[in-house]
Amino acid sequence: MASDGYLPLFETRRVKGRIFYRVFVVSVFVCIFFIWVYRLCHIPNKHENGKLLWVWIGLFAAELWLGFYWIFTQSLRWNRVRRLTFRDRLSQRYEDKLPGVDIFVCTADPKIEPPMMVINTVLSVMAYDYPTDKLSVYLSDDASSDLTFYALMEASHFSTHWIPYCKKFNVEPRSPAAYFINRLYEEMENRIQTATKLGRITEEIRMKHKGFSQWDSYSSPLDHDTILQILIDGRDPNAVDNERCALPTLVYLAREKRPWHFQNFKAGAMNALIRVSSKISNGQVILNVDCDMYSNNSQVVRDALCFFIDEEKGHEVAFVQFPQNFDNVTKNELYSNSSRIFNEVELQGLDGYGCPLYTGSGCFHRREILCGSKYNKETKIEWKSKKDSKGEESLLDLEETSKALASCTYERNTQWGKEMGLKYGCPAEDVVTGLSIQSRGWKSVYSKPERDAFLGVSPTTLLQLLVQHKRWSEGNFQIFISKYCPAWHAHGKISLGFRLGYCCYGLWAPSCLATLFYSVVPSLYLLKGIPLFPEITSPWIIPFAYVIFAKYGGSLVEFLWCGGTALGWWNDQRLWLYKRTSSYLFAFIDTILKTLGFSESAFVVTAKVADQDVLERYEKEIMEFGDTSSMFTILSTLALLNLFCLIGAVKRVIIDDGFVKLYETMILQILLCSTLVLINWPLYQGLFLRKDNGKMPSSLTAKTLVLALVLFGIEVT
Ligand SMILES: O=c1ccn([C@@H]2O[C@H](COP(=O)(O)OP(=O)(O)O[C@H]3O[C@H](CO)[C@@H](O)[C@H](O)[C@H]3O)[C@@H](O)[C@H]2O)c(=O)[nH]1
Ligand SMILES: [Mn+2]
Repeated sequence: MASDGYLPLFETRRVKGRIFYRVFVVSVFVCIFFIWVYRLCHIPNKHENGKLLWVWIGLFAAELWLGFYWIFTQSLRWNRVRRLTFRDRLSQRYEDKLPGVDIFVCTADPKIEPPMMVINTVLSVMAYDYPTDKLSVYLSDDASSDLTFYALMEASHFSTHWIPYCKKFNVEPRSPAAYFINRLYEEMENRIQTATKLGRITEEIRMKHKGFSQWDSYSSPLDHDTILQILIDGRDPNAVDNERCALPTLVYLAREKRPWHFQNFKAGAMNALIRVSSKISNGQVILNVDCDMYSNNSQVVRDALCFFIDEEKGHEVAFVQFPQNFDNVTKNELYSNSSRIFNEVELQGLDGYGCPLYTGSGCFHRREILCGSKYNKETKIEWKSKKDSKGEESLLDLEETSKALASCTYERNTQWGKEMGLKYGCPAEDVVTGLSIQSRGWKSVYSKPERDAFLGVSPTTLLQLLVQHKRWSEGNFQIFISKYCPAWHAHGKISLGFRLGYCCYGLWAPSCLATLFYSVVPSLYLLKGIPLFPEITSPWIIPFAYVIFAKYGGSLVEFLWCGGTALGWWNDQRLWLYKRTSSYLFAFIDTILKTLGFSESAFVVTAKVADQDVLERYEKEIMEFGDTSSMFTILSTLALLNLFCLIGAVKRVIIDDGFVKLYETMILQILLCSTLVLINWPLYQGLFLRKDNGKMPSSLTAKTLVLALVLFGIEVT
């Protein structure tokens, strides 16, 4: 409580156990330092073995890199905080002055983002516990699909039953599919599914809504006029639910698309939404959710407002990010796809510096700031509970004037995509936009309520996950080498801890090099019988042993602490390796090509549906391959190379050296190589042992066998 008796709307608490943790960190760092010293003190003689000298230099570089990386990861843990909100105080003081909130839902492809899923998300946010006359929901459809439009039209009718029902019985979650299935819902689902299966809208449905006529002049998803339809007009006194309460405004938007116009993916869609909504409802607060991320907690809008409206600190908060949770993660997180550590630890660490990242879905923004305003201590925010009613236009006029705001040419010679709205040109449009807001002096907040705020669909195949991480690591590396990188940008405005912490994400892509080196070279030298690490009797083994033990022990404890399973942790380690040796490698190469002007980065939308047999394997936690992607070629070749090295080493033990000698001189290489083989077990199964459709295609197996044998042959001879 502040001294003048003022009760804040939120509170910030430090996470406990920091002293113990900091001592631990320092002890590990001392040992990392000794590892570097070991490398420098044992440089091999150039004249005896020139190649070994290069290997030594490579190892030193990799260990320097990994050591620094470790420091970056720790700065994300150094200063963690938790936030607590007081919604009751918010209602007591501000219930009749609450600002308008505009919610943007984005979709891009009705095949991999089915209309049924999209409208469940829409319905869940329409039913937030918030005055409905201040709530407006916008669906941006980058596929401009009349099927999605039809589903939204059905949803607008269904909402007249659903919203009062939710409020009366205090339903949670408010996605009808996730909550329960009732007759009305089933009927609506049947109608939508029938249309979706048919793949087009029948004449009978077409007659039901004039909005469909906008598809008359339509030629393809990439070439059409703006399609905009206000399905529920919040200003209309007749727009009420079946209990005669006002309904939230509901708008469908497919921005104009032309083959000659680059559409800027989700950032482009968001900016069109910002403009269109400013005309229609102009809520001071904007929430964006992806079409799969339904609201799982109806109080979240109020939580976010506690941060924005707080009289003491609210004026500096630009955005409030909620965690992205998923309702399709299996018990042991086969693809490490729950973002557990990011949500439970790292974002809290960033929050400690006042700078959690903007990570897209589940983030509330103040409109003004998203549109480019600079921070100024003096300015007080004026929260407006009503839109300034500048002359009430008729619905038709309003639709027409709003349409113009979503045209391709609107942004020409403007600051949109640069100083205004979401930034263009980066596959991580969210992160770069957030960083630029922070560099203008604003703060952000990470809010993680007890009950998960949003639940979405995370990738259900290995390839999808690797492609998603390629996009993220590429985006973050582009940011790292741009002027938005916090490591060198905005001096004086952001803290050192955040600068270091951000490097963790910014340097994902180039960290492929150190990992590749470490997962190949020591194994090959094991095969050759040349030690690269201290012997077991040497005191230099101690720092290595301590770092390995502390790093992996520490991360296991952290993972279990955050509610994961031991097997989940093991899977997480595997994915750590796979991402670094495939996604990050490709992201690294593509970023360099892009910088040199050879390629453009794209946005590959993650599929939210999968075939039945793929899903069955996913639920049984069997890894899905079934594709000839070059990402898999690299992973398999690395796995086979390590297997050959281990077999070679075993042969050497049996035929000549004997176990004791090898064990004494090369314990760490044995450990590293056998761990790599162990962790790659699902790959060997996929390559040689499995028969189902999810195994590696035989052509890929053959190709990687040849590749691995050639590489192996070159080294042996
Ligand atoms: O041209 C496009 C491409 C995508 N999207 C939408 O963008 C959202 C995110 O796409 P998805 O394939 O689900 O990507 P994810 O990797 O799951 O998304 C994370 O990462 C993105 C940035 O890489 C952020 O934009 C997201 O908010 C964040 O949840 C989805 O709703 C899409 O419909 C569009 O609207 N237009
Ligand atoms: Mn997604």
